Amino acid sequence: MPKRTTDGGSGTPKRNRNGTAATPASSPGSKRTLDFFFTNRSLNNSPVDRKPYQEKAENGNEIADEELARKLQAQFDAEYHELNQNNTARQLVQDPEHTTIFDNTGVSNSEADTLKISESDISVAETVDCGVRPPSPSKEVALIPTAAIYGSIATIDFTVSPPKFDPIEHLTALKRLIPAPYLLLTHLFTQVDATRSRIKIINGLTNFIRLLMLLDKSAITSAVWLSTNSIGPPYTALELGIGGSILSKALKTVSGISAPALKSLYDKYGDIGDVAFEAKVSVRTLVDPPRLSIKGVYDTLLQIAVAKGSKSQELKQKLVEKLLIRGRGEEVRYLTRTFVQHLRIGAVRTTMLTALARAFTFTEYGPDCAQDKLQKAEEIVRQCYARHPNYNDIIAGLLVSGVEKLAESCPMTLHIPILPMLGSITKDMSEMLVKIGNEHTEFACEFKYDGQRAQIHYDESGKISIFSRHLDLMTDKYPDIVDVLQSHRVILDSTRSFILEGEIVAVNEVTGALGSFQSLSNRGRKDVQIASISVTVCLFAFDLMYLNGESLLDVPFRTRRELLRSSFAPVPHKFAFAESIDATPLDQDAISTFFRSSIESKCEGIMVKLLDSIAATTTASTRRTKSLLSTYTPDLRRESWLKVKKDYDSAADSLDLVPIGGWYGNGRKSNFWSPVLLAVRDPDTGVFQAVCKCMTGFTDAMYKETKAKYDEGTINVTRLKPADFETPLTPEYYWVPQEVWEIKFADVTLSPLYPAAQGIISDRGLSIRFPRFIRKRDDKGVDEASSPAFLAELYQRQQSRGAEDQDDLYEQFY
Ligand SMILES: Nc1ncnc2c1ncn2[C@@H]1O[C@H](COP(=O)(O)OP(=O)(O)OP(=O)(O)O)[C@@H](O)[C@H]1O
Repeated sequence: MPKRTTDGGSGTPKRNRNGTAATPASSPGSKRTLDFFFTNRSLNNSPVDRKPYQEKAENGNEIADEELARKLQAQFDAEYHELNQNNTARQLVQDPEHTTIFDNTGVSNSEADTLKISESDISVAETVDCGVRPPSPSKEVALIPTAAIYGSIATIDFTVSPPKFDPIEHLTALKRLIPAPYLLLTHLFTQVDATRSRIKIINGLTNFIRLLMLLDKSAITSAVWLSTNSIGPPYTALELGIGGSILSKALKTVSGISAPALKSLYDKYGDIGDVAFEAKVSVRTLVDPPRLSIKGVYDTLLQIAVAKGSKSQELKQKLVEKLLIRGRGEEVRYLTRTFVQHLRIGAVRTTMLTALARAFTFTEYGPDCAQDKLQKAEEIVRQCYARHPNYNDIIAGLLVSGVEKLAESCPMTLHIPILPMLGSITKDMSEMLVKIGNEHTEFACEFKYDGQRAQIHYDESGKISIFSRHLDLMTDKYPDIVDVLQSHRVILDSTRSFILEGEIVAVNEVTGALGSFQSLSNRGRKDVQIASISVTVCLFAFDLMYLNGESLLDVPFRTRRELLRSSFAPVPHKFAFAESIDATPLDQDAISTFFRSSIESKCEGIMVKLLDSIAATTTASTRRTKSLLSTYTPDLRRESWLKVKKDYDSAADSLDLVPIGGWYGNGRKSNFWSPVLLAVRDPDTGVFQAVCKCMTGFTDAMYKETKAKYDEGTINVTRLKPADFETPLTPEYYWVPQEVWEIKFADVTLSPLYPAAQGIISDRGLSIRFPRFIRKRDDKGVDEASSPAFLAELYQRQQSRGAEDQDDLYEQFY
């Protein structure tokens, strides 16, 4: 690659009359480069002692400059490399975005000397192919990443098994690339994108993190957020808010493409990332813009997310343009998919947590470490996430203490929601009695309220945070709950801090009669003012996970409930403990009566909760031996929490499905989407598997809302099937997955057509008959949609119910 020089500020290559790069008669360049090298801010905190090098440099004369520079640099590099292998040095090498060091053979470059290099300077500098060592007789002593170093990224195979991946070897090739370049991450994305193998995806992420741990630890968190298609934990409510209009304007500006050409590219490719790639690929710039770094991209996304106010749309567009201008090739594709939050590279939460656990374990114990060590590490990291779902803190904890002490370095923390414990379904009362243990097992039956689950945090300063089941912060939605808690009528004096869980339910303020879920959903969502509240609510507390500085997660439910009852005082129609009775399987009459009273009170049924852990018990009917824990297990669906719903005796449970496509309706519905293609989501791969078409249960308002959201020409729809969709049917448009719908149905059937849960029950997939839309599940994200395994479980449960029940079912529906 030809060398280019710059005049130090303008970015214009300086050339002599022959058109070749100018070389000055004298050679102060190397000397200045050395001075610069040794006064570089990024070296100030270096663990490598610069003094000996500096002294030698100062003793050098003009003539020996170049050789001296080379020698010193080589020594310095060797020392740096050794340190880097020990994970200690990471700021020594120049940052191509801020502190690129280059010298232009004596051309005045005062900006460079003060480290304030303009973007245009860097652009030119980065295209200088001066290599790690400058070729003689040039005076350039450049510490610039070369094209060759960037080129070496393409040779890395991240998806090989960890013992076959040597991060040191790659580090050697990449040593000048700090901060870690975005190209490295997009190279990983292309590799994991190209496979459906979960093992390869995990290997890819694991090896990538291993490499970053040596190359640039500060980029790990950014890389993890970018890979998981998010920019922060759900409770921070950080959203990019890059709509179709911002994106298409930015693409037009950056690529010069016309609106019709953009549309025809979209029609051709169907994926906005592919469109952007194609639009940008032919763009040639006189001067290559500076390369993107992983952290730089993430930080810019944060700026986009926090942009507020009247000018925010313009600012967002500018920032999007900035990234797109600097992106090259595959970077543009993945940047754009990131803008629309549809990266779909299979780096789902469980995969990412596994990769983090493995990367840190391999780095500590070597890539051949024992399998049980890995499994234990995975368990620790998963548990940590369930108690503290924030990658920033988890990665900081891992870096500080390693995996084994992660629970201490990243503990459960007030005002950071824990993932909710989940209940297992039962088909009816008798199945519940079998599942819960033997005839002596004591359990609590509680009303299963039909409202919104809430996790409430309270600290010693009196601060209150209320989180939804989906971990969204919704304190603003319930100022009346905050008010009743802060009035000190509910929280007893001895209660200084807590995390409690309960269901917020609409109630009649005067009688206390429970209202429906529908009436609760009529409340405002944000910044609700107490004076304007028309739907009054009561909080029915049912669990306590933290009290006065102590976690209660490992405490049995009986004790947690005692502590709950002794730490708070009920206030009529505002704060109550969940209605409950204690029972054993011998109290069937009492349980049935309680169940009926729950239905009469407009509840969905009952929750049955084990009071004390059972070491190992043999259930009477199945003769199965099992142990059951009555501790609070975040994010786990355990049989110590059982749901018995009123519908179970008559019809199947509902599914939480993701709408992934739509066809144009007929007649009255011709302007709307009907039917809609629905899918379950595989939590291990992030793939959406089609399960049925649904055209029943929608209100006119819902038709309108759906049409507006998934309108043609928006980035929410695409003609081409996204890679993470499995569907044999081709809807008019595929929809970008972004919401969850609760769907009722008559029964689950084996399907020769649909791929959902294929391979779990048989080599055929499963579908549902007579699907009916019930409601949108705003409290669930797509990653909490029903899984293929859950669908298969429903099928099996239904099979065991017997054929005669099926006839009843159809009658109920028709
Ligand atoms: N007493 C109670 N104990 C626990 N949960 C309760 C109680 N009363 C109401 N609930 C609600 O019941 C929900 C669990 O049942 P359900 O299957 O209806 O909800 P889901 O959100 O679809 O399922 P899941 O939460 O299990 O994924 C809880 O998330 C909670 O909101």
